[in-house]
Amino acid sequence: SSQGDYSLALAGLRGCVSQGDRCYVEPFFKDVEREVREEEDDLSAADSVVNEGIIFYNQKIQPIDSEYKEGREYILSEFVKEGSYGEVYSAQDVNTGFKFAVKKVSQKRFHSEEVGTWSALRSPRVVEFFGVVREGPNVFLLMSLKLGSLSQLIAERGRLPEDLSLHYHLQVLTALEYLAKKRVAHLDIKADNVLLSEDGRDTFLCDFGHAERLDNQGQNLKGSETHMAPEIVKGEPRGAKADVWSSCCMFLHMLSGCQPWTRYYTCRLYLKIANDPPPLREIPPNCSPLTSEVIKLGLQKDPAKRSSASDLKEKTARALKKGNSLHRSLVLVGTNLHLNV
Ligand SMILES: Oc1ccc(F)cc1Nc1nc(-c2ccncc2)cs1
Repeated sequence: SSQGDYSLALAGLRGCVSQGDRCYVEPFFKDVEREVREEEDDLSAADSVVNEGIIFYNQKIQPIDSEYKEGREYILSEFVKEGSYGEVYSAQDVNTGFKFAVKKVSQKRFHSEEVGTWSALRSPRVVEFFGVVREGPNVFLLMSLKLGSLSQLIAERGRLPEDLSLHYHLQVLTALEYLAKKRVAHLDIKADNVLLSEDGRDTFLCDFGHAERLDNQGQNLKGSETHMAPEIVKGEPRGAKADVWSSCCMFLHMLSGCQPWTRYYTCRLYLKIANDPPPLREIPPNCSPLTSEVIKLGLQKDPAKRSSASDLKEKTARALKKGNSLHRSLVLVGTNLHLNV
């Protein structure tokens, strides 16, 4: 393929990949999902291990003779963290030395939605998806490696300054605005899935393991309990507004250092989230009125009354501007952002 478009870099590819705007590669991954399940019974196939996939980023990630095998073309190194449905490692391409992140998903838990939704997204606020390779009973998802996550920063700092929290919340709302335009719901917005740039100024949404396309109103429960929106726990149709609720739960997590509900309840939270008023009592008292207003609008229990990502983004930007002390916090986070990955 010519320079700049996404070439089908591995043998046996059936995905549709187009230049420019990324099409969904759903058809290919639905097959993989089915085939992997079929292969599950016949493990004798394991010795002639199937190796196929789609690599979007083949300047730095280079299959050799149309194969890209773990332990041969690329090496997994230290374990980074538990992602949704699989472990995340840092990895290096043997040929080019390029470092990236890999999530290894077992055959039982591969969700083609993670690739089908993510491969169609391209935004500075969404971590770049490099490709996916199936190797026998496992599927490996490749993405750009980031130093650390927002959850690590909150754990290290206890809580974040209000203006830095507003800055990160604004960036996540920008990502959600883009996802809503692409008709994708992430459904697991939380600090674990928001990665940071080296200087701590930029955030990147990752882990689309729970993501869904918005045109099909899936009913199965997804995402992390503390950040689940009322319509999700009640199994009602949900859309982009569920991500807005979760982003405000994450905003509370940044401001107070604790995930919402966890200081008041140790039991399963589904019923509390469905029946209790929104956790507005967890807004720190020293927050500015504009910041409190953003959280109140994002934690409306009725999704129809809840602000959209776009509306909430405008209000968040105003709250940030009014505070006008962001530069100090960014210098602070930049200098001592020594997250251990
Ligand atoms: O869904 C995925 C598909 C492919 C990946 F390589 C990773 C993930 N999921 C996550 N990755 C991280 C992470 C990555 C890199 N550095 C710190 C954290 C946190 S959740």
